[in-house]
Amino acid sequence: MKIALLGYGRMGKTIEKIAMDRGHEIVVKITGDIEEHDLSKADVAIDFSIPDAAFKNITTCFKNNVPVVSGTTGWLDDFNKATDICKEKNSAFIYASNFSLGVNVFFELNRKLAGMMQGLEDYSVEIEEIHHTKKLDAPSGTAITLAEQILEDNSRLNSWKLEEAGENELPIHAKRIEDVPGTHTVTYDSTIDSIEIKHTAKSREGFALGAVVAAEFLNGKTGVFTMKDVLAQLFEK
Ligand SMILES: NC(=O)C1=CN([C@@H]2O[C@H](COP(=O)(O)OP(=O)(O)OC[C@H]3O[C@@H](n4cnc5c(N)ncnc54)[C@H](O)[C@@H]3O)[C@@H](O)[C@H]2O)C=CC1
Ligand SMILES: O=C(O)C1=N[C@H](C(=O)O)C[C@H](O)C1
Repeated sequence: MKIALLGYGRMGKTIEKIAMDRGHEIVVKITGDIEEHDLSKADVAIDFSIPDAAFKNITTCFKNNVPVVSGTTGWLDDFNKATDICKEKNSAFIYASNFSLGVNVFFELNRKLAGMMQGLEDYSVEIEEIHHTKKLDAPSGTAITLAEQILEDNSRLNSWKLEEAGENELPIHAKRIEDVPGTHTVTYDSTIDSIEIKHTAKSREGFALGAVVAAEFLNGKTGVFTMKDVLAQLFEK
């Protein structure tokens, strides 16, 4: 496939390497205004840019008939507007707060655990995320997804509000340490014991591989998809 990279920083460069290893070609690299670039040669765009640019980057691609894989975090207030434009233009889109296949297994574990903890009133739950000091957004997109899953699946917590102080909060602790690629921990704690699930990324390669696999999945499709759709197709094989 011919790929446009929207953002050519830590992730863009890692994606370039993995995409080329899998036989793809990078035809455009964008680090500024997307309107100054010719997207006509691209079969798909992979967006790992910055929160302020993501919506314009993604929707410009849809308007140019280029499907988009987006991993940029911190822009989701405009997510529904983006999916509306995708549908209107008959294009294809997949967004994930985390493209790592391991994290997507971790998401399933988190859902399952949240369901099992339902009704166990003695436990409080909290999330910790640790990332490198260059990260622009906090809490991480992955931590927000984990919290949303817990709130969705656990009626005891349904009245709890994300990031809101008070007795019923679901705290997300965001830590920034040197070069950490991304570590997420969900902890349920009581006076008797604690239960913890944790995912530790050892590099950015897992995120990049998942994004390239998602781009391969989008080829020839129209519609709005998630990593669940990608994994379902992978496991079918
Ligand atoms: N969903 C996932 O699996 C993952 C998501 N991320 C997210 O990806 C994003 C990028 O992360 P990094 O590569 O670490 O950041 P980075 O800061 O290394 O790279 C961002 C790039 O965007 C470029 N940029 C600035 N303005 C732009 C514009 N208007 N259009 C296109 N590009 C522009 C910058 O020049 C830079 O090359 C962040 O939002 C991060 O949270 C990061 C890792 C995994
Ligand atoms: O900015 C990063 O680096 C990462 N961002 C994503 C997030 O916000 O969850 C995913 C990953 O943890 C790395």
